[in-house]
Amino acid sequence: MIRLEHVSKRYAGRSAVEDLSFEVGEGEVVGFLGPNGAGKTTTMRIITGYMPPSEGRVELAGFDPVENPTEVKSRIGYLPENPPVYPEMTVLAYLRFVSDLKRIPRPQRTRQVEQAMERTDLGPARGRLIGHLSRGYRQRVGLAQALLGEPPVLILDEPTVGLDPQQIIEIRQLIRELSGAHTVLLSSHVLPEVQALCERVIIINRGRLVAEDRTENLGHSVRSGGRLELVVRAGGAQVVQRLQQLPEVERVEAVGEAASGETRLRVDERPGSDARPALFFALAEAGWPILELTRPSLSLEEVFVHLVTQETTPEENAAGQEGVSA
Ligand SMILES: Nc1ncnc2c1ncn2[C@@H]1O[C@H](COP(=O)(O)OP(=O)(O)OP(=O)(O)O)[C@@H](O)[C@H]1O
Repeated sequence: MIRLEHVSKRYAGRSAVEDLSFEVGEGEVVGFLGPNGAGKTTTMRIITGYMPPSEGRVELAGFDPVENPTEVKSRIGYLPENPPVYPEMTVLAYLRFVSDLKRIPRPQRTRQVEQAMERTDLGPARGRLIGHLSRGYRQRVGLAQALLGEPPVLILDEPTVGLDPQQIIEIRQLIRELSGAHTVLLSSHVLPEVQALCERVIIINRGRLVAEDRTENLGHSVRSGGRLELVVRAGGAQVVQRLQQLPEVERVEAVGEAASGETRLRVDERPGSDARPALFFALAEAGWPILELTRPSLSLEEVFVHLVTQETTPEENAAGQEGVSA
């Protein structure tokens, strides 16, 4: 549904997006993640046809936003980071105004405006001035205008930024409800939001793609040497000493007592090796049964920090991390 091929964007010679390629399939809900200034808004503006790329090609439902802006705009509902507000307009007047801009035929206009208000729970606020609405309600208005024209694709730029916790829950619920019928690309630097809403995640940093995977797989894919957690029926000191001698093992740490006489261990493997067979044989030989053996995956937040810190200098990194919220 959305395809980017080697897209780059430069502002006055400075690169904001660099050789970015990815695809979003029909019906997918994809999180677009990156620290502040990574290039998320720029990429979304290029996809929606609000600005052309400096290089590369975008396709949306088979149309190029530069060559066929009208075809593309009619298929996209865009919630910009700062939706334009018309404080002096009522909700209803504003949505009618947007329907005109989107050239929705008159006979469908009333139905579509009513439906957009219903889906975003704006009915009771229809006659209120936008300037008098809370930020959460204004965000609903932004979503409602994105839904007008019944576009198959929704591009949502930081949809919950600046909202209070209750409003965040409501907007997320709304996005969840909308996601069934739409292809959604949602940018965020709020990791739990992406985890809660998106089946796949694309992570960019400094305008470049740094990771792309199903949300639940990202934790497995980034660690070079793996980590294992074990519970062994043995005393901590002896077992640590024995396992530390294995060539596949980089580091062993006793992290607690699971029960009396049982030790919980964290084992870091040497990069590129799988220490599980060696652990099994060494512990069996010593007569220490393994009661549990797991390979915990990293949280999305750990993955994000790992990827972003790998790519940036310490000073840039300190600045970039301000954008990460748990
Ligand atoms: N109109 C512009 N003119 C010049 N530079 C710009 C312009 N818009 C964005 N940039 C720069 O391009 C880079 C990417 O910005 P962009 O807004 O796309 O990032 P972002 O990931 O959306 O960040 P944020 O989460 O802070 O919105 C940044 O370095 C930014 O300063």
